[in-house]
Amino acid sequence: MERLLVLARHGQSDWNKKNLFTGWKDPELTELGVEEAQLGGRRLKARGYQFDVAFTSALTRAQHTCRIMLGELGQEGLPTIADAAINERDYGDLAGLNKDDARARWGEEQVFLWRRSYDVQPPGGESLKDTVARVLPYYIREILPRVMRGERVLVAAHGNSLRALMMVLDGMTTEEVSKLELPTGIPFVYRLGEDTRVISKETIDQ
Ligand SMILES: O=C(O)[C@@H](CO)OP(=O)(O)O
Repeated sequence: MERLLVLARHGQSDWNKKNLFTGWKDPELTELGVEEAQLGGRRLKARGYQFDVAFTSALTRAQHTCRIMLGELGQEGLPTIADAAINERDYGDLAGLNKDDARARWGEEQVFLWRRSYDVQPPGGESLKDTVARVLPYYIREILPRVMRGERVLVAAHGNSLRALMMVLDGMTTEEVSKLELPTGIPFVYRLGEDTRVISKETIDQ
């Protein structure tokens, strides 16, 4: 039996383009972001992928990406579950600030720790560790059982909520995950074994 899980970060958002910390704020996709989502969907379609259910976050950019990808796959009406459990990491007080301005104000190293360390929380926000603690139980409770039943699952979510999930799926160390950068709109195809572990991972970038 096939156990298929496809993870995709949303296409470029307006605040990605403007270089602003976004977190739980809710900007739309840019024109480029729409095109990235279309391309991701088309590439999945070209490889013959189809899905039984989709998961997305409570945020517009991920939901829109999900809809666009399903449209390209000819699966517009697919049952889609939207849940804040897979929202972006909450950036707290940094949300809305420019990332270069933040580096000028607090220094390169501090901003790196807020953005890419495992357990340093941005002021008033979530560390990646906190994000793992939010995303992983949802994955285990809602997503994994469907994959294990043979449902083909698409997840359209966010840079850090997916880094949190991939850290666990790929068995990365905190050091390794600090270097993981997820491209926008690119699907990652996972196949799981009977024991729920990852058998293979493929990046669909062409
Ligand atoms: O601003 C954000 O919410 C995220 C993703 O765009 O940024 P970062 O690259 O710092 O994790």
